Amino acid sequence: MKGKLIVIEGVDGSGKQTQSEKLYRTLLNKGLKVLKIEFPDYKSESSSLVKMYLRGDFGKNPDDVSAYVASSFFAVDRYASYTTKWKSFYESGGVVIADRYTTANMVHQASKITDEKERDAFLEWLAHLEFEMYGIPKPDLVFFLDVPPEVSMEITKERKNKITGASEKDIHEGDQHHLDTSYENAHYVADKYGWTKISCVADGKMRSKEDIFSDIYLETVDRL
Ligand SMILES: Nc1ncnc2c1ncn2[C@@H]1O[C@H](COP(=O)(O)OP(=O)(O)O)[C@@H](O)[C@H]1O
Ligand SMILES: Cc1cn([C@H]2C[C@H](O)[C@@H](COP(=O)(O)OP(=O)(O)O)O2)c(=O)[nH]c1=O
Repeated sequence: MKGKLIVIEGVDGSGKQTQSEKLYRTLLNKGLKVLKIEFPDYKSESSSLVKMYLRGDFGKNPDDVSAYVASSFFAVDRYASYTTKWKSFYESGGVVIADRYTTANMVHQASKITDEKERDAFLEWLAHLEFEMYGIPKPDLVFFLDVPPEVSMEITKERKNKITGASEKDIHEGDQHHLDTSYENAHYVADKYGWTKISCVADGKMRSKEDIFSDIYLETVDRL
């Protein structure tokens, strides 16, 4: 019996970790068989190439590495996580909550491609790579946490680098052009693939964590 896969997606600092943890705790308290996963899987060796990419070993600008090449690093990391950590849980009917997924490649890598036809071709290639070739499951429900870059940047300003623990930013976070185009492209893919958009900002300010979560929870209950 196939399980359910719920993905929380959004640009850097949009509240994915906060909201995926809340959803996990709430469903656990309701007695559901639930597991939380996150990507990149920084604690696993499978994220080695992702770490090299994000710290700039292949080029200091996100555009130095093509959407195709960079996506393949993240896809391998997901394959390793799926196969070794949650395949059997999912296949026995569990509910899996993912903080980022293939959807992050759709947001952050597709944003490197400006021509719409070429971007669509990339998105098709990506779906084939991750869902067919690597055989990881397709999400049942994707939430896009809509936080414009000017607000998310305020949130991430003081944040430590997740890989090194130091204050330098990864090559995505440190690149204003990448942050802007990723946000714009996130709306494009969210509309194209029917993701559920959650407006996290009202009157220029973040809504409260609880307020945002109530939208996510209502939609989840409706769709589970
Ligand atoms: N609705 C909110 N209002 C204010 N601060 C928030 C909100 N949601 C998350 N945060 C804070 O913003 C920071 C980034 O949140 P996080 O959940 O780690 O985002 P992400 O996983 O998308 O990078 C954290 O310090 C978190 O506590
Ligand atoms: C999981 C994943 C992340 N990314 C990008 C998104 C982020 O800019 C960067 C690092 O991810 P992450 O550490 O989740 O960033 P944050 O916590 O700041 O939201 O990698 C991809 O391009 N593809 C992927 O499949």
